[in-house]
Amino acid sequence: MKLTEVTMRHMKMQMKHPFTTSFGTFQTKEFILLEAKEESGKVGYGESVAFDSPWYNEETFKTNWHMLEDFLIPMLLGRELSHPDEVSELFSTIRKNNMAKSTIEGAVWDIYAQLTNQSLAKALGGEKTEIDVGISIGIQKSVDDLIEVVRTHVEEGYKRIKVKIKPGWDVDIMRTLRETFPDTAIMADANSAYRLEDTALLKQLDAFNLMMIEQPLASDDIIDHAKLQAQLTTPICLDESIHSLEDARKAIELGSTKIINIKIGRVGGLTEAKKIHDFCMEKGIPVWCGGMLEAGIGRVHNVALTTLPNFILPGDTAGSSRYWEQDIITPEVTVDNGVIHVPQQAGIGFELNHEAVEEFTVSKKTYSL
Ligand SMILES: O=C(O)CCC(=O)c1ccccc1C(=O)O
Ligand SMILES: [Mg+2]
Repeated sequence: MKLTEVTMRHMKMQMKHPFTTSFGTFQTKEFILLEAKEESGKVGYGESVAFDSPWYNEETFKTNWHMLEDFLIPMLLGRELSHPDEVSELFSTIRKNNMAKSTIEGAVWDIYAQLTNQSLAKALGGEKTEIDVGISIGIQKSVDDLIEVVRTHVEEGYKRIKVKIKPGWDVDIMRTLRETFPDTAIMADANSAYRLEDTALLKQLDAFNLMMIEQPLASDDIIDHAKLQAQLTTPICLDESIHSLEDARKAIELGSTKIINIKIGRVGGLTEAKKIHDFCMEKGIPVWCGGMLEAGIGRVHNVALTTLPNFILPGDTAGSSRYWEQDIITPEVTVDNGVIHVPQQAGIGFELNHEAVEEFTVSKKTYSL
């Protein structure tokens, strides 16, 4: 396998509804869509999940563009690869910038699946043919709005409802949700909005039988999370704090997390995501696939990864229409009563919608040998 040409597109898409977290609101999604050509003529795609502002982590689509253009694409163009696992090994000489690395690594996995004539899910070792899906709901203007949005998605069949919390939008709304939806699987995601001093407040959430609380404390912490977990009955799930298998090992060893949210971009690609999955399975730690408000390519990579056996809990892999009027793939990803049926064709099993891609392209650049 040898890449001969790579094209990066700066994409810009409007979300159907604004999405608000404890750190800010998303309305427009700017990202990189990467197309890699292999010497046989096969084409693979990757999507950068970095946002336009460094709120979730330090990367942005522009830092990703720089890393890809000046370092990562030159490292891969013309280089003979026998397996996609070699990509992360090559990139290990470059620190962090995981979302940039993951963008092109995903395209190499796509090409590898096509060349070996198997679905991306199969190539990763996944066997599920359908996956359970949850949905992540942003902070709303009022409690009534929140209840209506949650009701709509419960009725659509989503298998678990995650709601964003922040100081002032936490214990009361979770209590109301639990009272209104007594039998629904509910969890909260704080995106690092609290500190250890908030333990007494966070302990109040134990009364609501939540599946888990995601990333309550600092994005770079695993020590205080262990102290907090020792005082909570609700399991903590780490998101922002986990960038690698090593991070996962340390957090599990310390007792900082009982569940892990795996995001392909945050951990530097599918190879590392799979390693974390395998390690967690060995340790009896369930995982689920997080989301970054992806367009179609990122979304179908998430779906493929979720077919691995230890993705026991429903992920944030809602259908295309939850985010976009028009996605960039065809068919779009659809959720059928809380389930996505995983395509079995070679590669990602979806085509790019070239018309939509052109419509949302701000600029593009091609790099060749
Ligand atoms: O629906 C999705 O793609 C996941 C939405 C979500 O929760 C999220 C969205 C943007 C940034 C961070 C997060 C998160 O999981 O913390
Ligand atoms: Mg999260």
